[in-house]
Amino acid sequence: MSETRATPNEAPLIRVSDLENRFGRHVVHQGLDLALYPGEILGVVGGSGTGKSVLLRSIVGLLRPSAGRIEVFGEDLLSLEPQERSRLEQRFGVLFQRGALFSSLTLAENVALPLIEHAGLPRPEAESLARLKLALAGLPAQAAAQRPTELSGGMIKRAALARALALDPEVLFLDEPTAGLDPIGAAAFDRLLLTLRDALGLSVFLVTHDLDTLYTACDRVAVLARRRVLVADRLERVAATDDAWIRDYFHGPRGRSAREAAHATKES
Ligand SMILES: Nc1ncnc2c1ncn2[C@@H]1O[C@H](COP(=O)(O)OP(=O)(O)OP(=O)(O)O)[C@@H](O)[C@H]1O
Repeated sequence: MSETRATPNEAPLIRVSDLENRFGRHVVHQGLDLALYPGEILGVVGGSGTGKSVLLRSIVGLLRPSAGRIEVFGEDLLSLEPQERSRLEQRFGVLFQRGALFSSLTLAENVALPLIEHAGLPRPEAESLARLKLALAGLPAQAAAQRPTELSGGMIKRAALARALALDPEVLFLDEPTAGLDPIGAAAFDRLLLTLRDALGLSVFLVTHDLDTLYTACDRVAVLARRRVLVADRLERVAATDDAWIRDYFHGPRGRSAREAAHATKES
């Protein structure tokens, strides 16, 4: 296994071992190992179709892997009864690629839904808690009464994040959260993630193509290639790995400019 632990004294919150995912004859993952440690933001990158979303869906329980083991908070996820699984899965917050808010509901109603359905809160309490979550995600108070169609892409992402945070998750899963945002909106979202990690002690599993996000927000980066995690480590070590995809990705023009921008921000 090429994965290297960045925080060697802590037990991982999630450990994926020898994972296999196949669709018919198409093998997406084979012998895949990966861990997520408490309080870290782990960026998951890889070429298109390498199975980043499939990996996320396997961990959050939306897809049953063909083989392997997924330990979550010390429990073997795949051998649990459905009720036990759902108890564990409620400790996750998930933000999918396309946001998935209900367009007929206001933002407060959207965020209140999981609080009513899963936590059993009465509607008024759920909606006032939802307003707090929307504020936590950086939205102004008036956004609570608006519907998704009235909002910019950046505000919708924040609302979807607020919904993912509704049940006070310990681990947040984000599938390309900055896709479709302009660079300023994307940078603001990255800063928000860092704030949430620090303020709430969240651990974050973040699928991304965004090099700026890797440089500014991620504590470690995992690269998916050839059906497994090729390397998972601090960014500078990952970028130094001798592999053609990694070289092209991190040392091409976009990789260079992301690195320079991150250094300039740190120095200013
Ligand atoms: N339900 C499914 N049935 C069949 N094939 C699937 C299914 N879900 C995913 N796949 C296949 O698994 C492979 C990995 O898909 P996945 O969406 O995880 O890739 P990805 O790395 O997230 O890609 P991208 O960066 O383009 O979003 C793809 O070839 C995809 O077609």
